Amino acid sequence: GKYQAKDFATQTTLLLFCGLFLAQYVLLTLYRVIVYPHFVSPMRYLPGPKNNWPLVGQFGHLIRASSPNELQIEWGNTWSTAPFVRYLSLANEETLLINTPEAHKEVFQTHCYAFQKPDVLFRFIGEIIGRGLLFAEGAEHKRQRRILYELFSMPNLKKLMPVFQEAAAGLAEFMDRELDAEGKGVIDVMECFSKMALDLTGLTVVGVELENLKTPDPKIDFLKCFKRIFQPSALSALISFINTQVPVRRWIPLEANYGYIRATKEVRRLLLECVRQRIIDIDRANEKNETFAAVELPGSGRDLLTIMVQERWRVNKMAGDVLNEEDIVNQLLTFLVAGHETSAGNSTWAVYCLATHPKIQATLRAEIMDFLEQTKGATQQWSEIDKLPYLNNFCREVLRRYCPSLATYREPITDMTLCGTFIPKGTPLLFMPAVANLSRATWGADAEDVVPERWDRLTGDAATPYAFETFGNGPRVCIGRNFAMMEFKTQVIELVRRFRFERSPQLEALGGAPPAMMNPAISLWPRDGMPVKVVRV
Ligand code: HEM
Repeated sequence: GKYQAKDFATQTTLLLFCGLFLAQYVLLTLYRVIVYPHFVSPMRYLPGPKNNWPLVGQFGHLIRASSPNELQIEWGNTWSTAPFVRYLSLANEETLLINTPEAHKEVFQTHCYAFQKPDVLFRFIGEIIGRGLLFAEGAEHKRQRRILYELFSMPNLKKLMPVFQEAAAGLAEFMDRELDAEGKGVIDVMECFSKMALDLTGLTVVGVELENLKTPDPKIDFLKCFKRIFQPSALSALISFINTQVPVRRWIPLEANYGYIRATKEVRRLLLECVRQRIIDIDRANEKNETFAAVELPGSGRDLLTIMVQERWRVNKMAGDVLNEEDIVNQLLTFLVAGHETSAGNSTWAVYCLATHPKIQATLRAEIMDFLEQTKGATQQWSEIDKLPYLNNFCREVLRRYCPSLATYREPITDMTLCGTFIPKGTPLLFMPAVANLSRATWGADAEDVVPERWDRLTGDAATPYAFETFGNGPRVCIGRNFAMMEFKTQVIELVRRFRFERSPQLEALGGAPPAMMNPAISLWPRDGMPVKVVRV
């Protein structure tokens, strides 16, 4: 009887404890989700949309919008003088949209290192690509940036020019094969460019065709694994999303999840093998003082990996700071991921702009044909291509109007006041390049039109670096921007030289309105592909 009474007391205490714990959790959650954002938060008076859904704020509107940045662009224009626009997200989390050029300057330039990327982002792709440049923070970021600065210098990038040109020719060839006997056809250029992008990026980043990165097991190859990760099944995508909110990846016993984990391991392992072999080859060449051609490097040594390993060797000899093999794999994965989606997006939107703006296409073709006539027989140098004024205007205008990268986040590591706005530590700040790029206050009433000539007469805010945010700004500005511009311009030259682009019946039916966009999405993609009429010239 004595023991029973004791048991009963223990059980009651336990139940009471659990009950109180639960009650406290519920109360705290209610406070955080309902009371704090509406009645307590110092940010509650900031301008922003108020038509919230219960508990999920703007989330419902955002995923039902016709494009993944439509509402944010609208908010930016509605509250055009507000440095930050406040909105409520899932669980009513207060989020600030970085809005004016001045706010972009404060966050990305002046106070760059007072911000970090939220864990949510890391759990989304950082788990796969590791803490390379994209996910390094603070002193580690400065260190990596210092080491990689040289890699993306103009002299190094110029070594890649022949590869960009071969890749652009390959792309045009691929498109050409889709045309009928008369050299015409309606082609989904989005599909065409997406198919090629990873292969082409692989050539410039690793120097090998990624489809050749295979294992002894014929079922496993790099491309299959990479696609499994970046073009996931619906279930796999759902798990990735849940994992950003609650880190459950390791605990989900589903094949979709195991397959994903296996694929990420394989991708890293194959790249690591590739890095080790390249180090052996280059060390051998360097010790014997041989050229790379003599040791037969894949891609004749014209790729970022070779340059990075060469740099590592050189720095190593000087007993300086070096990237180890694991670091190099992280960087390669970062470059592959950052490079291939954006690159396919760029050419898709460029062709769309050309097909829907015949005058722009004619002006651009005239400039390009004239240039090719002048340089006939010789290889075209980057220094000359980069000087073509209309090509430069056109490419920047496409990147402004249809910026392929959609969004990323920052969180302040301490409480701070920016542009007169108090921002508590840990508040998520949303960075959407399109909000700056398409701001009517900055670019004028025709901000959403494609007008390459506007780049010849920039005034006011449009003349500041913070008007064009496609590549970000400040110490974390895209390190691949010159690489991307080289690749983009080379592709535009090749495509315009070989084809004329016209509206397909599907584009005709839109009557000039931009196509519906994929939403939700990680990059800016048309929802129903991009069918364009292509004619060989
Ligand atoms: C048009 C194509 C591209 C666009 C629009 C683009 C856009 C961006 C943006 C907006 C950022 C800043 C992100 C932030 O501040 O959080 C960024 C960073 C970065 N990009 Fe790109 N990118 C492009 C191509 C590339 C390419 C081709 C590479 C590599 C070969 C690359 C590598 C990187 C890396 C490593 C970072 C991180 C830099 C850092 O945090 O220090 N990007 N990119």
